[in-house]
Amino acid sequence: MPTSPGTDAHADPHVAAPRVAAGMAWHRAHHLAGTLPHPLAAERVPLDRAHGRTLAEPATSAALLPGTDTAAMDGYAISGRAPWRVIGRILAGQPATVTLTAGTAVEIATGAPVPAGADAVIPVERCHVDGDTVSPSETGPARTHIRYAGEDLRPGRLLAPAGTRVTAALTGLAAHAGLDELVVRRSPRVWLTATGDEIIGAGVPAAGQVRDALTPLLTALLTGTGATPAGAAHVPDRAELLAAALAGPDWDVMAVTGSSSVGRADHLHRVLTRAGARWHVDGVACRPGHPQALAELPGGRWVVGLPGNPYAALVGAVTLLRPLLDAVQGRAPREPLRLPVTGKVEPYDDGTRLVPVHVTGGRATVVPGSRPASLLSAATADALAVIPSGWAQGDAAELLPMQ
Ligand SMILES: Nc1nc2c(c(=O)[nH]1)N[C@H]1C(S)=C(S)[C@@H](COP(=O)(O)OP(=O)(O)OC[C@H]3O[C@@H](n4cnc5c(N)ncnc54)[C@H](O)[C@@H]3O)O[C@H]1N2
Ligand code: MOO
Repeated sequence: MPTSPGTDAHADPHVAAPRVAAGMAWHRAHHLAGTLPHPLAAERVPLDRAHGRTLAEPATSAALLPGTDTAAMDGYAISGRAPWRVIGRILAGQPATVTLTAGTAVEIATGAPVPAGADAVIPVERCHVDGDTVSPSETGPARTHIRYAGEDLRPGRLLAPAGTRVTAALTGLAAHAGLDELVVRRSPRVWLTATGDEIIGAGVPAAGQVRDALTPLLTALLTGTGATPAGAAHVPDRAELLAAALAGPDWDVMAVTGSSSVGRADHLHRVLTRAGARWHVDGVACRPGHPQALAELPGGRWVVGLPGNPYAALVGAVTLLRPLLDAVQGRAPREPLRLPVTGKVEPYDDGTRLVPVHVTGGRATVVPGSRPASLLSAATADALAVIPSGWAQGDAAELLPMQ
């Protein structure tokens, strides 16, 4: 539950310390972000724009597949007992105009329609051909090598249920099944606001400057969920500038970095509270990434507050932002992978620690040296392991994949 919803606790940031000391249990915060938001509206899009989006309605086949009995091998469609007299040839795309009677065959290509009267297709490498007569050169398994009409799909057959992310394979299947469009959730437009007087957007920072690591990190992470970057801004540490950014149009979700703690320059809480935000998460009992927040503005827009320390921000992004973006796209929370974890970890007695891990051979190994302000260890990690307070060496832990 919110710990500081619109109270005076944020009037002076330096009296807000209790919020920082406690914090919601990591699993609860993660669960809320993935289940509270309503999905965005549905829209019908052409197949070439559907990849990565999420089905708002079940996708069902429009086609019978195959549309007719079809040869599964290059060879001869035969009728009755051998030998067979070859009376024609059918290639893919041509109609099967002949009817086979016992003792006859047609040369046939994979994908061509099998003529009426055919019992089987014999692969060419199992045939002996002598002039216009064909006979089996060897006995193979008793298979007809015919794909029967409708054996793959029939009109109305479910291809994938609502809530499915459209993969490359589903895009291909939808096309194969005769669909030109899919009904998907609108892609959330995500605005990124990086706060901090010290932040610069390009080049090598001078003394006192810090290169913005988080706008590129979050852009990559959000596009990976199917969300759309709506824009990004560097906002100096002034409450009115942050308020103006929040008032901007054309976004569904905003991630604000570097304004989440209790310093004099950390304005996010006061600005959001003044804007009438409802706090769902306000501090999470995890290390790093404790000062993260999830708030809902009137009208249903969502704001995720992330710490400025880059690894802590990554932790917050996979804890709150990624599940939120899944949820607004109508996807159920991801099923966590659990694997045994080994390596140097100092469990956090009062909550959860998140550590970068490499995953190989069914085990996760801690990437050493992770620190809240550095992405160096996380950069090559496959996942973040969610380490509970009572964790012991080799215990299984949930893994949050980096992809
Ligand atoms: N008195 C307390 N101070 C702090 C606490 C606390 O509980 N009590 N928590 C600490 C923790 S934990 C974190 S994390 C940080 C979070 O602070 P903010 O989210 O307000 O972020 P800043 O103070 O602005 O910046 C922290 C750090 O990160 C650098 N930064 C900021 N933005 C970026 C960016 N886009 N790319 C790269 N680096 C960035 C910034 O320069 C600072 O070095 O608060 C602690 N303090
Ligand atoms: O979120 Mo902070 O130190 O835990 O980086």
